[in-house]
Amino acid sequence: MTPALVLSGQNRTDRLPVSLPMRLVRNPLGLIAGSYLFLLVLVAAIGPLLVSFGPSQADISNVFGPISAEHLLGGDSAGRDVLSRLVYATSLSLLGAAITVVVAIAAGVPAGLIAGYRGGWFGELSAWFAGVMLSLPAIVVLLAARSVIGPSMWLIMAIFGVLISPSYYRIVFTSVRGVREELYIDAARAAGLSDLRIVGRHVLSAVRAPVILLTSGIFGAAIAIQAAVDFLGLGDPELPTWGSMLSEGFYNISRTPMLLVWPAIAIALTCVAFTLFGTVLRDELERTGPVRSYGNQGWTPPSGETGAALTHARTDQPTTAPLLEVDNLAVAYHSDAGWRTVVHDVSLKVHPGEVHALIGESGSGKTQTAWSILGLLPQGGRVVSGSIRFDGTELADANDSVLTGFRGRRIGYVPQEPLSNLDPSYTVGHQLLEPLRVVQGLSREAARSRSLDLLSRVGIPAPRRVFDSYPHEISGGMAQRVLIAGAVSCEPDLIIADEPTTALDVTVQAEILQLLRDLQLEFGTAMLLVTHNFGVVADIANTVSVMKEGKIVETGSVEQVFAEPRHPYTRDLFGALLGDAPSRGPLTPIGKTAP
Ligand SMILES: Nc1ncnc2c1ncn2[C@@H]1O[C@H](COP(=O)(O)OP(=O)(O)OP(=O)(O)O)[C@@H](O)[C@H]1O
Repeated sequence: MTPALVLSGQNRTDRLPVSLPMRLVRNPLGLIAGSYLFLLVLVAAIGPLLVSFGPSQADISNVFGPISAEHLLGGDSAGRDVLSRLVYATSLSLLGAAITVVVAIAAGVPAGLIAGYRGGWFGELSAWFAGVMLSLPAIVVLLAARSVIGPSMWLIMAIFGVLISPSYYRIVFTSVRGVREELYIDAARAAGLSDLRIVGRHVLSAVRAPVILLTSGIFGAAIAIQAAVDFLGLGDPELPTWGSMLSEGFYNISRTPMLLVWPAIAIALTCVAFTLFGTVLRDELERTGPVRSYGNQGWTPPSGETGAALTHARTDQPTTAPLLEVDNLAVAYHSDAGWRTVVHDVSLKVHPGEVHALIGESGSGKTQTAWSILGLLPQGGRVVSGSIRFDGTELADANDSVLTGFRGRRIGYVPQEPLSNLDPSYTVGHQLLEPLRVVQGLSREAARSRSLDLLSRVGIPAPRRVFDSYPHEISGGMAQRVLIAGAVSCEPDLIIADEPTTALDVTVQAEILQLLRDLQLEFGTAMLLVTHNFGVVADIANTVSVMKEGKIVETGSVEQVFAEPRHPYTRDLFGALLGDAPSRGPLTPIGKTAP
């Protein structure tokens, strides 16, 4: 069988992840906006050294002077060179906007981090303060400040920074709140990392993107506010800024309209460039890359154990065509250190109505195999070789819209961690309704009644109460039943269940297995079941494939593999199960004698 991807992958234009500056340059908007801003900063930095006239150097013969070789943009009402003033104004306007941004970040970001991470009295006080600040009309406060402190552009811009800092506070607060409850933050705490380190390492990355986007908008807003203050004649008359040039142009619009055009173009282009660049930068920083990319440049099959899996000759071979057929699948992750292959040479078939179990120790590649079929490999993961055919359609090199046509429609998924797979912000009912309405196009009422039926079908005793509950109000076993209800809601042909009972206690495990078995029989659904538990395999599966270090080493019917395990690794796995040794008896309570 030709591995579809090895052939098609060579012709793909997908590239490996490249550095951030390169990604920005490759993005046309990033390139245009970035080049403009680079030029602007260059003009601001070295422009004043290059122009021939000072910003206030008046020449009576150049009053409203025309464009000439000496004065490339002509002269203004006082005979000053417009180009020179524009260049000096670029430095001052950018510096003024930078002051606003620095002050706003310095005040808003740390406050948002502390309030979001720690909460407590600081959180309440700062939230109140931010609310008050946001309710103040910035321009009115600036005008009042101007009358008290005088025409200092720097102070006005710093005050504007303070006024706008609650925007940073709010956005950082919300982002930090979002990650604060994540398990990896708890794990970092449990590992003894200091709060400062956790914030620096884990939390800052979550606030990076919104802060960048906001900064680009605030830079533009600061330039506009500064221009407005100067335009109203309230700025420092000594300093040439785009706003003061705009004001002068406006007063002389009938005489020399171009005096208005130059600063207006500079302000407009700069605001647009900052916003565009911020958006592109945010997108590139957050870009997870195509979830599923087919590029395999530089990947080579791993050396080491090769050869086909030990396959038991089946006497009960299904006669129907396989629903799912995976051939020579290889999955690898790319990082700066190169490729790391986590699944290789995996071939398996799942027939309609069959339960095929993938078993192996932790890290053997079971989940990666399952996620490849769903097209849900995490960032950096790629199907680098092989083919995945579902009911005749090749999924290995399918684009996301093809995969979306199968996921949640013909292929259901039951994940490992039930509670982490339900969105805490929505009720269980909402999360069940949404796919039924969007995927199956049911009306709200029909979807509601079907959801309640499903909840009852998966053994939830009070479906209405669970329907209206939030995930934190239900137990893990209940949440797993909800997810199973969601997976079967579209009556899929195949369910991929990734260790569906691992996170549950033993009694609930048995109930969930029974439920899966019943549903599988009722709907005739095929199932690819990922597990590391032979008890689960014996309980529910028809076929089992044993995985070791990313490869299937043995495959056959459950009866065959249990009766006659051939691969030493399979025998080791069986050997690791509890044997027939007598039980140790009850534990002795501390300080008491065992009965
Ligand atoms: N995002 C990732 N980046 C790099 N390597 C990864 C990533 N996710 C998983 N791996 C690697 O892929 C290998 C297979 O992982 P996989 O999750 O498939 O194991 P598993 O057999 O399902 O184990 P478990 O039972 O613990 O879930 C592991 O060695 C793991 O380190």
